[in-house]
Amino acid sequence: MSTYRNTHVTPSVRAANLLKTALASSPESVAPHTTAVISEAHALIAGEEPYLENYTSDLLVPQSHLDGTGLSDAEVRGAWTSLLNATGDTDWLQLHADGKTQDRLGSAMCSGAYEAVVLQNFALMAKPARVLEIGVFTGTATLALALLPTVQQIVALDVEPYLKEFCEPFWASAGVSDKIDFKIAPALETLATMSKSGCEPFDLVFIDADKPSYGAYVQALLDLGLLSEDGVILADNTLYKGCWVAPEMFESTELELDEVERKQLQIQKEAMDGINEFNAFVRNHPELEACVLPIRDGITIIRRKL
Ligand SMILES: C[S@@+](CC[C@H](N)C(=O)[O-])C[C@H]1O[C@@H](n2cnc3c(N)ncnc32)[C@H](O)[C@@H]1O
Repeated sequence: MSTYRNTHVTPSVRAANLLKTALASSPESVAPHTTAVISEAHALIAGEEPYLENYTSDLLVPQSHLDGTGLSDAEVRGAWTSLLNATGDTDWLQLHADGKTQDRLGSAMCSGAYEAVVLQNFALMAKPARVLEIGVFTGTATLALALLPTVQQIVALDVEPYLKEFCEPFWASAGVSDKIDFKIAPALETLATMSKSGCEPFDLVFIDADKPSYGAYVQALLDLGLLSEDGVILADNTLYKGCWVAPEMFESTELELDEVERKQLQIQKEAMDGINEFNAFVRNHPELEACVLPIRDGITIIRRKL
């Protein structure tokens, strides 16, 4: 049983929080009908993600993986649950304070159990042999994709050296280490290095790193010949917290924020702007087709024009 709880903010989580605030603060003078309407809207929006999660299967653990590794289904699921729990239980702020991570990471960065199954289903349709993940964090998506029978290799890119130490024991317990090549450096540098060394192109790419660089990642994949002819790119967080409606706090100069909070808000604002720019970039790209899906914080499927 996983104790991990997703703490991410998606457009629907943000909307649910706003409606909750409206309910809590609605004065006596508001007509009961209006309160009932807000209450129903809140129940709809707040209940959607739990409903989706309830009726989506658990992690897909193919029999072929068990046969190939000699592990039992319970052992693989045990490794998966331990990874999710460790992601949620780790004191990421303390690790940053201790100098173990360069940036402030947090469990909300994890794409989580539901999205892992979504990604597995996309991959079962695309049948990729070579997968690239840009932005790994605790490697849950990496593990989920590595379990699939067509996947021969996942090249996983992140900037944080500590994450290698964190992820690898869980990948080993799940029997997927042999398929994963974890490279630590800024992703654009690694892409250039891989291209120079004659790296084979990838069939499936999952982009989930720093949001302002998404466009540069897609263009680099095309320019460096790292996307196979029928390759599919999945870009995560393309509805970033409802990026089409900037919260007022991002604009306000009156909030009393300490330096760290101010920096975090600035990062979020840059991410929102970056995602808005990225969505326009892909939609207007002469070589690409895009399909934005409202899954969790948004996933865009990108492929070459037919
Ligand atoms: C949202 S998390 C990735 C989540 C992960 N894909 C998952 O499915 O749970 C973003 C990650 O991108 C990494 N990152 C940020 N900037 C990067 C860069 N320039 N190059 C490579 N990784 C980067 C961060 O260290 C962080 O681990």
